[in-house]
Amino acid sequence: MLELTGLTAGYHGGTVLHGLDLSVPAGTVHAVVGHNGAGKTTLVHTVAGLMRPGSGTVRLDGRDVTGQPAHRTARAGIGLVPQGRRVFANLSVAEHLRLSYRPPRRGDTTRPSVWTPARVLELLPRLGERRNNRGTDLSGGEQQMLALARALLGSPSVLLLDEPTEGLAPALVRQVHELVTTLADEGIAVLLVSPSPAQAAECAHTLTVLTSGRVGLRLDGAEARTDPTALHAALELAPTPA
Ligand SMILES: Nc1ncnc2c1ncn2[C@@H]1O[C@H](COP(=O)(O)OP(=O)(O)OP(=O)(O)O)[C@@H](O)[C@H]1O
Repeated sequence: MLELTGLTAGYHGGTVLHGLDLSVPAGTVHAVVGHNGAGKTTLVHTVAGLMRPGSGTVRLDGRDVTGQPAHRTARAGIGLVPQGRRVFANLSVAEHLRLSYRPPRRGDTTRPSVWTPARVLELLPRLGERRNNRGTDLSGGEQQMLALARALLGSPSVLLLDEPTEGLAPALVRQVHELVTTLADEGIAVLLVSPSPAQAAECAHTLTVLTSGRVGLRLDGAEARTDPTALHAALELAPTPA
């Protein structure tokens, strides 16, 4: 369970997140949508420990991890799939997997499941076929799978996915959402940042519309799927033609 309370963050004295409350129970997907500049990446970076919050708390299964640096939050069980994937150009898929593998400490029973490179390749067989290819030789979809694989190899309790479907073809977008659902079914708490409310609603249990760093709207995923009117209104989108 990821719990954010009163989270405030920003840059150079300016505030981007204004006292955000948000929770992601284990085994669920909480999607955060919002326009460019709403603060979605700032939120992810603050939770992952890449930025320090001005105030508020970040709790992982009840443990306070607020303001801890990224290597500590990763060790505590927060996995990050960053926007833009950030795979290493000159490392092969196999090298990425080997270097990213961080089994939980002995006796740590908090993780929903333990991910080894072999298990990750069962979930993402395409990476096995490309195991000797370098980062730059991979397609966008393959790079996205590799970024996800790297995060899974820390056996996370929480996964932060920052626009994982950016630039992917519709069939791959569906595949990413199916993977997200599979991972939540495993017991992982997934925070999914998406620029597309329709895509996010496909797999989210809960949706938050972030509006200038505040909760503009929060609604149930099933509600958003059956009647997206409120979601569209919060994002000031034109209704989709019937
Ligand atoms: N490194 C930075 N230094 C200063 N301001 C920043 C920095 N990164 C982001 N900002 C500003 O913070 C605000 C929120 O940006 P953020 O990247 O969190 O938004 P976002 O919702 O993720 O948008 P996008 O969909 O474009 O990625 C924007 O006004 C942005 O210009």
